[in-house]
Amino acid sequence: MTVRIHPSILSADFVNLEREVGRITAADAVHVDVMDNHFVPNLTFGPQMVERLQAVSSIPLDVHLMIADVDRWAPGYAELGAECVTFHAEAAADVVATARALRERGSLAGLALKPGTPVEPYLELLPEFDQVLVMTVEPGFGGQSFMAETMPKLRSLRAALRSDERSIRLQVDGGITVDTIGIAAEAGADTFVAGSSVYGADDVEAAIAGLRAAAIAAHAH
Ligand SMILES: O=C(CO)[C@H](O)[C@H](O)COP(=O)(O)O
Ligand SMILES: [Fe+2]
Repeated sequence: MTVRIHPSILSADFVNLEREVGRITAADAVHVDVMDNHFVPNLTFGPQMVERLQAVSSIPLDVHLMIADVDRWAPGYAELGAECVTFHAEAAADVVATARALRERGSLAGLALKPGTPVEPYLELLPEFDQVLVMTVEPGFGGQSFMAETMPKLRSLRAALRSDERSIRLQVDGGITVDTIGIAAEAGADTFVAGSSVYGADDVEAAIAGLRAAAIAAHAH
């Protein structure tokens, strides 16, 4: 299983985002948290910022939409050139139609689940998605503690993937550190978002390397 590390710029310096994205060249993608102060009680930025990040980033964009009425707004983020656009099941009226709209516009389609949202209704829809994001904190803020009680959802997802679906990324987001990443990796995650544990480190590239090594060790276990 290939390990992917996606640092979250939610924990970066918001007035120097071009420079901050340039610091994570060892990462596989940059995780971009879009919040609307409605679906979550916090506000970040919208499509204009994502368009500029796409223009200045040398690594792909992994956009995490924490916004309401996402059926309407998600396709526009795919048109900006993001590699993957992930939207919340709780915010979507029709998850399949929205996933198809993303793929039609050339991006990967991701489905996110809050900690309290069960995975079972979505297991039969996996072929519609390229990534499933199991939130390991309540969405809205960086720097929260990892919720290990979400791990059974990862195990269910990993067990449900058929051989032709193994390329679907199983992503975790929230509280990922060198101490918790192995728990998520052992449960089946292969794509790891890390905000404060990367941007809070003195040596950002060393933090990415440390996370990657810990996840690879857990997969080998
Ligand atoms: O989606 C998010 C919050 O809703 C962020 O991606 C996540 O919280 C990253 O921050 P940290 O690694 O510090 O928990
Ligand atoms: Fe996120």
